Amino acid sequence: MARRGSSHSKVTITVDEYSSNPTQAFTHYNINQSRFQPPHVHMVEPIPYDAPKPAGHTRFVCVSDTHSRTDGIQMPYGDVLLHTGDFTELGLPSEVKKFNDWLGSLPYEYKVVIAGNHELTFDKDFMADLVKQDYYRFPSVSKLRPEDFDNVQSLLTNCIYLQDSEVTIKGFRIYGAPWTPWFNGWGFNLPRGQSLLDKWNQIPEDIDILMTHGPPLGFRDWVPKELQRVGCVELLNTVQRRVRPKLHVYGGIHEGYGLMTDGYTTFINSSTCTVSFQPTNPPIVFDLPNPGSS
Ligand SMILES: Nc1nc2c(ncn2[C@@H]2O[C@H](COP(=O)(O)O)[C@@H](O)[C@H]2O)c(=O)[nH]1
Ligand SMILES: [Mn+2]
Ligand SMILES: [Mn+2]
Repeated sequence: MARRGSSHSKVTITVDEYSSNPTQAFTHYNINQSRFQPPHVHMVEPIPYDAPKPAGHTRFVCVSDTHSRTDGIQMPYGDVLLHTGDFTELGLPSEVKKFNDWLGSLPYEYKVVIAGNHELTFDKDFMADLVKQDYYRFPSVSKLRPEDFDNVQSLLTNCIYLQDSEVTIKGFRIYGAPWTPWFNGWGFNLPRGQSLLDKWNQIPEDIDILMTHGPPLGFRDWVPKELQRVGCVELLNTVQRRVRPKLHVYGGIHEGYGLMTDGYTTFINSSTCTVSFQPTNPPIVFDLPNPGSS
């Protein structure tokens, strides 16, 4: 699961023996390692919007899974907006333009965005396969000409778009990745295990804020209608044993909206839409001390 190399202290994550069954993984690690138990692991109350920002801090505003339903979302004060994917329903260029216009109307100094499984046109491999496979599944996407979506990322002029890449903002190293465990064959879906681990292995150490579309195992990843945990086991091991960011932000599982901590990393599932795709979960704000300030 995690090995420390001999010459340097770099930790290597390997595929977990419970990788393919996150519900079983959760039960096993909870019983045998108390891995998801208090006092370290617990829920966190969100900061009220009117709480003053402490001196020497940056305020992050987290949203996710807005699914082209941004009208009416009340956006709080903050410095940096983080959107962790599913900003559209299908990744149609018209939806991306509308989302970009919304971003342009917001006052934050920086806006950082990743894609989710609904941003089909952002996933080049998915689009290449679409014509060969299930033409009628996404008719409006299949109708697009390559020139309509080849540069779809360039429509996001009002934010920094991350895809297996990082940016440093106000001294914070922020890394973003769109991948989620395979579920119904959407964009950026990969099998659990080595395929996803290969993506997580691209995340550098010393990242302060990790943005993914989906949750890690055990932290706001419960799907009540199926009585299942669906978070990625390799993502959890990568976050807790190798990267150790101060903040891990995601969405993906709309029912998991809320905050938790493991005593070191704060985990925020900021899904704006509920499971019935109503955009009623408020944006979550989080303050972090600026790097280098004491
Ligand atoms: N059992 C699983 N359910 C999942 C998974 N990923 C998503 N979901 C469910 O769908 C909704 C909406 O997700 P979206 O990507 O279509 O916006 C989510 O809230 C879950 O209820 C999964 O991997 N396994
Ligand atoms: Mn979603
Ligand atoms: Mn999603």
